[in-house]
Parts: sequence; C-alpha cells; structure tokens
Amino acid sequence: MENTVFPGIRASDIAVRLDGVCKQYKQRQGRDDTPRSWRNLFSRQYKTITALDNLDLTIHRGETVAYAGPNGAGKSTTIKLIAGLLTPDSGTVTSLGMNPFSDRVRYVRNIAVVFGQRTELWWDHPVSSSFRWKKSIWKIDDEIYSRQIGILRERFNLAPIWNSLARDLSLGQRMRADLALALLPDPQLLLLDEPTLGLDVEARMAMLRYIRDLNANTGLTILITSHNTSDLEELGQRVVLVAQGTKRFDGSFRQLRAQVGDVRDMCVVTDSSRHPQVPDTIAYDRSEGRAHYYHFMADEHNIMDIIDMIGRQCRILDISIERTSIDNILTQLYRRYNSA
Ligand SMILES: Nc1ncnc2c1ncn2[C@@H]1O[C@H](COP(=O)(O)OP(=O)(O)OP(=O)(O)O)[C@@H](O)[C@H]1O
Repeated sequence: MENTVFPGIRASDIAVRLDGVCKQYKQRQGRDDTPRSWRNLFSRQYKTITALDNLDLTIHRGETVAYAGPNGAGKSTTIKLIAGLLTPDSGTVTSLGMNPFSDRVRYVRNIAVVFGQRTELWWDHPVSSSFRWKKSIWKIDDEIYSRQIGILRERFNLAPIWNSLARDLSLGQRMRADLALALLPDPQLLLLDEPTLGLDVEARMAMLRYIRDLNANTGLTILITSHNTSDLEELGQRVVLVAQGTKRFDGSFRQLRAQVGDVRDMCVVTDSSRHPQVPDTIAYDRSEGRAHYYHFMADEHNIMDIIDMIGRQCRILDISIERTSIDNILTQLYRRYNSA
C-alpha cells in the first residue's frame, strides 16, 4: 500500500516538500571609515542573516504555486534549495522523491530552473546551437530530442528566432528561448525565479500565457516567484507568502484578499482640485489635479451614500470604483508582518 502523508494525499502526489528548513548566511561586513586599513584584512567581521526560519512547504504534482514576499524574504534561497544549489542548515528538502543536493546528478535531469536575470543560451551563437549543445551535454537520445524540439519550437514559437544569435534577441525572445531550453529534457518540475523581470507589457503577457498553457497542457509542476504580484495572481491557483524567512500565508488568492477584507479603490474626478470630504472610515490617498483617490472597505459603506455626499460638495465629472490590486493587498500585509 502506498504511503499516506496527510489524509487523502499520497506520497506520490507530492512533488516538493520542505520540513522545518532553516538557512543562514554569513555576510562579510566592511568598514567605511578605514577603507585601506590593514585591520580589514586581519579582523574580518561577519553578520549572520537568517534567510529561512523553520519553513514548511508542500507542493503537489501538477500544481502552479506562486511564491511571493518582500525583498529579502527568502524566496530565491528556497528556489536554490529545491534546485539543489544549496543545502539547508537544518530541516529536510525532498523533491520528486529525491534529496536535491545528494541525488543531484539524477535529480537535475528532472527539473528545470529559469532565473529571470540569467541565461543558459550561448551568447554569440544561434539559438539552435544552445539546444544542440544541451542535447550533447545531457546525452539526450536522438528520438527524444527530435520529439522535444518539435513540441518546443511550436509551443514557444521558436522558428522566427531559431537561427538568430542569442545576443541579438529582445529580452522577451531571450526569456522564451531560455524557458524552452530549460524544458528540453522534459522535466517534471519547473522553478521560475522572476521570469517576467524587465519585460514590457506585451512580452510579459506572452510569457504568462506560455507558462499557463504549459501547466494546462502538460501538468508540469511549477513554482514561480515574481515581484509583479498581479502576474502571480494570473498564474497561481495557490499563493504562498513568506516574510523574514517564515511562511505567513498559504492558500488561494481569494483567501489572501479576504485577509484584509474587500478593499475598493475609488477615483472621483470633480470640477475642483480640492478633494471632497468623506467619512473618516474612508482613506483619502491623493489628488492628481481634479482626480481624487480614496480607499474604503466595501462591506462597511453604501457606495450610493458616498457618491451622494461628494455630489453635495462639488460637481462629479467621472467616477470609478474597483477592487483593489493584489499589490495593494500585499503591501498592507507586509506592513502588518513588519509591525508584528
Ligand atoms: N549568498 C548570500 N550571502 C549572504 N547573504 C545572502 C546570500 N543570499 C541571500 N542572502 C541574504 O538572505 C536573505 C534572503 O535572501 P533571498 O535572496 O533568498 O530573498 P528574496 O526573497 O529572494 O529577495 P529578493 O526579492 O530581494 O530577491 C537576504 O537578507 C539576503 O541578503
């Protein structure tokens, strides 16, 4: 009989599991006041940074998990641990039934890691050379290679850039080729660290579409980090929030929004640059000319009453009320975590 991990979940359903993972770094400290001091050479000072503090994380096969958190929260460290590039100081990391570090040779054939700021492509060579190079280094069988190239060229629209030098590609094209190259060995797990970093809106939307289709069509397990949280909301069925190396939230985006309530953003354009007065429970944000911005909790106010109150002070030329962005929700939550 198969091992059960939690009621209703079999061990084989789990792609990645981190149990009580701690990771610290030693950061060398410099001295500004005595830059050339001999003392710097002989008495180096180090500061210990806790990047991950007792982190538990379970990712099921076929899931796309969005991994979010403020700067320095420990996201990249988590990705590096799952990729087998680092080992934990304590706790365990198990991925695809293996220890990513000690089973590295066997393990790396089953995962793809894409870092937004780095490329695996040969810079001065055509894109196709990088694929052939990977085939030979990874000793990929001819038949599997042809099948994979066929699928990847079509899925990522590689034909127009196949013979272009990597250094001549736009950032969006480069990311597309890098993602395809990472998927050449047909991995079971994809780790994406900031895959949309620096992309313009069009390239970003295209990249999100590729990732979404990939999960829908292949059932690949995906863990993705991004500073652009609206990207994560587009992709992740599930979001995990980390802050100061600790998991703060694990659930759906709907549940995440419910953490701060149903916040609405309102913009009222009036005939005056003076912002209209509203009840204290409505937060005035800013004015840009005659456009005035507010936030309020939908369940605490009657929208018609607010409009009525503003209309008695000035002429309303335009008004828009929408659900607040996921970025605003996260900003509020990060503030809460920092002050806790
Ligand atoms: N190689 C390293 N040496 C020393 N300290 C490190 C190293 N890598 C990360 N850190 C520190 O560990 C903490 C977590 O870093 P990490 O890069 O995992 O966070 P992150 O959530 O990915 O941050 P960001 O969103 O800014 O990329 C930070 O305080 C960082 O300064």
